Amino acid sequence: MPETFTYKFDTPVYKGETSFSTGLFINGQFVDGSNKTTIDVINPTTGKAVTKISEGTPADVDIAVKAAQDAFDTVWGLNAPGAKRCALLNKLANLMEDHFDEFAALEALDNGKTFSWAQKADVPESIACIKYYAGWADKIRGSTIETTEDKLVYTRHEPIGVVGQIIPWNFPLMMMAWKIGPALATGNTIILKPSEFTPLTALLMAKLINEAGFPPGVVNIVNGYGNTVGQAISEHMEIDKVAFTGSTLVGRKIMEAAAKTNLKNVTLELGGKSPVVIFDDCDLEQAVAWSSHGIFWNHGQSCSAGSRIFVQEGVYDEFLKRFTETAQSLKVGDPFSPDSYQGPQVSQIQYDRIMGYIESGKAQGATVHYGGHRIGTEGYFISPTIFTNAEPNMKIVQEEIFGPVGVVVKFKDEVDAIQKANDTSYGLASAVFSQDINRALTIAHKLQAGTAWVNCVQQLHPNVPFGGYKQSGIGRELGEHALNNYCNVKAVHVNLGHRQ
Ligand SMILES: NC(=O)C1=CN([C@@H]2O[C@H](COP(=O)(O)OP(=O)(O)OC[C@H]3O[C@@H](n4cnc5c(N)ncnc54)[C@H](O)[C@@H]3O)[C@@H](O)[C@H]2O)C=CC1
Ligand code: BAL
Repeated sequence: MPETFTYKFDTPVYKGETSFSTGLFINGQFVDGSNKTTIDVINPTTGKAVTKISEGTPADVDIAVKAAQDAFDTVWGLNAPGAKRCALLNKLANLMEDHFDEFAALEALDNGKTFSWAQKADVPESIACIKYYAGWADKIRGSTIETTEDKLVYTRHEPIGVVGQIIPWNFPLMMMAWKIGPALATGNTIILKPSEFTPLTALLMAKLINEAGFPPGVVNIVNGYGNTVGQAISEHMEIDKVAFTGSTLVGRKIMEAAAKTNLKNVTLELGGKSPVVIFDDCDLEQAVAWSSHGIFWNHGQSCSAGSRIFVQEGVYDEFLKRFTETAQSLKVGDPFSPDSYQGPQVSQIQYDRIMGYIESGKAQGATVHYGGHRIGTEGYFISPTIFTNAEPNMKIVQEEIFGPVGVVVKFKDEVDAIQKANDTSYGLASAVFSQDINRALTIAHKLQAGTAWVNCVQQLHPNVPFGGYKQSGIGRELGEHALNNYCNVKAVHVNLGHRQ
């Protein structure tokens, strides 16, 4: 039997208790992994383990797929009317609301993000996402298509079946909501693998999924590592679709695994190196505030972080001065402290990776204008960091750092700005700051990215599609678009009298 994780939070911002099983969640039951091994869950604030979770294996993926297929064939899929799927999703959202602060506290403990930002963003946006897709569950529809008078043709949007979902550690609850919301609304059953670094909120969700009354097998959660459980999902012959959020490197592996096995449908939400373009005619105070949020929010661990900041010559010096002052003012510390803006990076691996990028920037000749160092002696804290004097071919300009590290670069005019901003293999998000709406929209349209923010950064909404151009991904999450990721479209031709 897997252990129960019980934890008392006694912090300045939250006092309360949480309790849930640390097992795999298969067919509505919490179970040990087939090898009976476990994975330590590390608190990034201290670097110490807070609990262990059961480790899944490819054999456990097989068991979960069987449960998901049985549920799809009997109680879910075409057997569960939209109104039922809607009611269950709404029930789940209500239960999430009942556990609102507990979710925020778990994210802070497990990921290191601040409790206050988890309260402001992760938890409410996850609940909003589940509610949004609850609203779609009874509105999935095809259309009739005009052909000839002796034929009736219509389409049906049918669930794909058993879908695999592999999620990362930067927004553990939110990425789960983005994945399960549209998949359940359209009637699919799920095998979800949380990140091995941040499994706790997914396990609390499992408990609530049972409480909400979802039939066993509709949602299955197999904890584990990427190269075992993640790979088994990508290669599985009975999984017809896989949705992934994470690195471009792993995105490629998943596509390759799908191509080599059953050609499963693949959607990918991958990395980014998003440009923020600031013109002389911007509202400078706002441009500074948003740019700071764009790169330093969530400790820079966001695929849409505005990590390349291009500033026009006339305002460059003043922008850099104010941007640096803002970075200096950000309190880095305990995620449960009421005034912390930034907590630790998620893991030792991420800490080392980010510090490696900072060293490479220095070695390649860029200037650390601010920060660039560790904070404290325990946990994985890194100072907000600003690089200047960076050249386009440097690693810190080209590669996703996924940490609180921004590069500020000067540009001359619109042509120069667009050339520099689009000089990347990524294309997830972008932003432009100008008080001239014609200029702002012209630039927004020329930026090669799935999202263009005008006079803001890092805005996400469940109703609005999100996804990448170029090597930032395939497909769109959120909004009505995400429903298409989880439906097969069937065309039905009905003969009304046409004779051979
Ligand atoms: N787009 C995004 O939101 C994210 C991007 N990243 C990027 O990836 C970099 C590395 O972070 P990682 O944690 O190593 O990301 P990752 O891409 O390795 O991990 C994301 C998920 O994929 C799983 N995974 C790993 N290898 C797999 C495989 N062979 N087959 C199937 N699933 C697999 C992991 O277990 C995790 O659940 C970050 O520095 C950042 O640049 C990381 C997390 C989220
Ligand atoms: N990957 C989802 C949103 C973000 O990282 O910005």
